[in-house]
Amino acid sequence: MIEQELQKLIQAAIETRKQSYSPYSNFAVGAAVLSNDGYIYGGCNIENASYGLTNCAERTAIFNAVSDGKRNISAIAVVADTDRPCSPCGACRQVIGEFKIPCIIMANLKGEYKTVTLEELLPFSFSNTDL
Ligand SMILES: O=c1ccn([C@H]2C[C@H](O)[C@@H](CO)O2)c(=O)[nH]1
Ligand SMILES: [Zn+2]
Repeated sequence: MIEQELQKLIQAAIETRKQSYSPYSNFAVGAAVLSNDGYIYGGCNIENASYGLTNCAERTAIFNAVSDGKRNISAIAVVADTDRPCSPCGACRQVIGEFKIPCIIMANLKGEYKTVTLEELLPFSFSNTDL
């Protein structure tokens, strides 16, 4: 992925982070996915008084893309105000795996980022090919 494209995706995640609904944790997260035909879909974390119903930013972004008919996703970026680049939780990793998103960009507001492959993010994954 070229640097310019990667920075654009991180910027989209930073923008969508502003929509975060996180009154319980006060931890705002933004994500953005790039579809193979060049569209960007954002997502933020959306919390609930029943804490377990919270939807992470990564899953919101992926579900936004899939709801618009875009299942073929080339990359996902996730951003939070963290010391090290923000890393997707286990539930989100499984959803990232479902759609075989090959490139995962973890970033923070300091401008630091780290890119990993799906294989690095979710080794020994449970896959629908095992069903
Ligand atoms: O990668 C992450 C990690 C956490 N969260 C959300 C879930 C919850 O709303 C808050 C604190 O865990 O951050 C995300 O959206 N993505
Ligand atoms: Zn998550």
